[in-house]
Amino acid sequence: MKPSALPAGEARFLTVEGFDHSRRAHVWSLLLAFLAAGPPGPAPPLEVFFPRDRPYVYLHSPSPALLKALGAHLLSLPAGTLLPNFPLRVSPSYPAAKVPAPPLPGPESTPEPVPGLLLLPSFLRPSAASRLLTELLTSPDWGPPQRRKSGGVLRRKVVHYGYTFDYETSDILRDGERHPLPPPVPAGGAVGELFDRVRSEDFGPGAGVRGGVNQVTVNDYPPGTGIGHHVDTRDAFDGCLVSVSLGSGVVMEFRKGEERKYLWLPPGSALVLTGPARYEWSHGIVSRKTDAVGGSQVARGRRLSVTFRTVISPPPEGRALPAELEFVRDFYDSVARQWHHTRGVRGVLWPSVMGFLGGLGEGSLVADCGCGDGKYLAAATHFGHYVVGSDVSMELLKMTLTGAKGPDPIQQEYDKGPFSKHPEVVGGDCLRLPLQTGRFDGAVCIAVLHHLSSEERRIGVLRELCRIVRVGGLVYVQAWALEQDEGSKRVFDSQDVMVPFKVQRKYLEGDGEGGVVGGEGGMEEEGGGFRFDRYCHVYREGELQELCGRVGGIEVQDGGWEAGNWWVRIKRVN
Ligand SMILES: O=C(O)CCC(=O)C(=O)O
Ligand SMILES: [Fe+2]
Repeated sequence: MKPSALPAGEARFLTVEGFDHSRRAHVWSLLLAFLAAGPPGPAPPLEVFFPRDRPYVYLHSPSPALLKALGAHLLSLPAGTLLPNFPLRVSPSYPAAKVPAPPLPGPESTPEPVPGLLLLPSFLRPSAASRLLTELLTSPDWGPPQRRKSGGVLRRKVVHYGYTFDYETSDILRDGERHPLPPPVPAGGAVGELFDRVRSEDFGPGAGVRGGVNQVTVNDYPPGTGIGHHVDTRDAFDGCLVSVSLGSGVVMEFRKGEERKYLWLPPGSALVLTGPARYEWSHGIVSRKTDAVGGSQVARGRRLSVTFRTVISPPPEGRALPAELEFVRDFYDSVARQWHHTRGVRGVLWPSVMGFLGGLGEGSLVADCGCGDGKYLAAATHFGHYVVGSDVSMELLKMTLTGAKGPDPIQQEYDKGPFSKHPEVVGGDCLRLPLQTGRFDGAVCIAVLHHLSSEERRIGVLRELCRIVRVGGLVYVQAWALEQDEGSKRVFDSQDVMVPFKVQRKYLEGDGEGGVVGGEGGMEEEGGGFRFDRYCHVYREGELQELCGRVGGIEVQDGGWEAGNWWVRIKRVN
């Protein structure tokens, strides 16, 4: 993952990662030593900017030569120069390149079309297109300008029907109580007729009949404006998008890695994106005054597009069942302090988890979903990874901030460093992880899946874990086994069980900081302390593999039994 050399080009900024903010002084001394070793005479200016509490630094200089030499020098330093096991990573930022004029496309499609893209050039007759355009331009539904994620407002105007798409969060607003519902998709009129037609038209293999379409977005682009490159939000919309062009035509650009394709969308055309064109290629419209079409430059006029999409309904299992709320969430919130004392502080790390983490390439981005008190955060950083923990119990997450102070040498090393004071942790439910799709190299989910109270929810968690890793990324899942060995203090006589946990009074009341936190789910006073019950579904042999078989797009690579738990290693294959 670590580049051995900077890519060619004149960088304006370098971002350097691979240390933590307690080592700023060391970073300064590295930079000063580098400047002192340079040629005699005044060195070109170098600006150094440490964002607050972040483990990276931005370096800026008007001299590209200085940045290039500095970048090469930093890259040549051995791993561990600033932080044990950590290589320094250097990423250059280049000045925005001038947008090259797109090659002249044919009017209908590129010579090598994007797979999964279908263009129907004369989807609407000119008379139908102009009736639709007039209806939209005079519609009372245009709302105020939309705010975008990066700040500011969109230059194009937008109307949504059916569901509102929120450009700040790149998601659909589903909650009619907090957000005013958008107008329903019009029945009748030119928009309604088009909606009915899109819902009944067969768009061919991969797209089929779009009967489930339930959301319409109308974009009004002033001449010369475009839309930034994007893939329509995967978690909000299904696998087929249909966009009808009105008014002016435009060249749309498609990108996949370094590849570029350009497509002229004539007025009255319908563009259908499925499969790779929908998911693997991004699409966008460059802001420019003219487009190259059929050998000449055509001035861009005002263009409207009407996009039809299907909002994926939130999974029915998205809401926690009462048993899980009381006997899992409240349980962990209530017992967090003693849990930490008997788990994180003891610092017992399972060999199969360590094997998984050690097998990921150094510098991997790893998610620990259901990280609890953060027992494995130290292990992940020990292997040179970047790790983000998430858990539904905020009380357990708070324990990650106190440091585990366990006897495990890896944990102790970690506790000395400032990462333990600033772990990257986030509150979140493992059925809707607040983590980006396809972003992680690996994910672990340890002792979580046995707390989900229905098969749909268990499969939902597996899907979420596979969603956040990239194609080729690996997921490790471990959960309690029905089959316990002879010496185990647990004997399960059924798969759905309540497992008691004893909490001493001092952890609940003790020093004034304690107190019962969160709920008091399932608490009973017992023998000078309290007994809390937690709900568990313990897995029989092969059950994890069966659930994985229903996820799709993944491959179970390995699995086994370890100390009363079943585990599987999964690879995301598409
Ligand atoms: O204007 C278009 O044809 C495409 C609009 C689009 O990509 C979108 O709204 O996601
Ligand atoms: Fe789009």
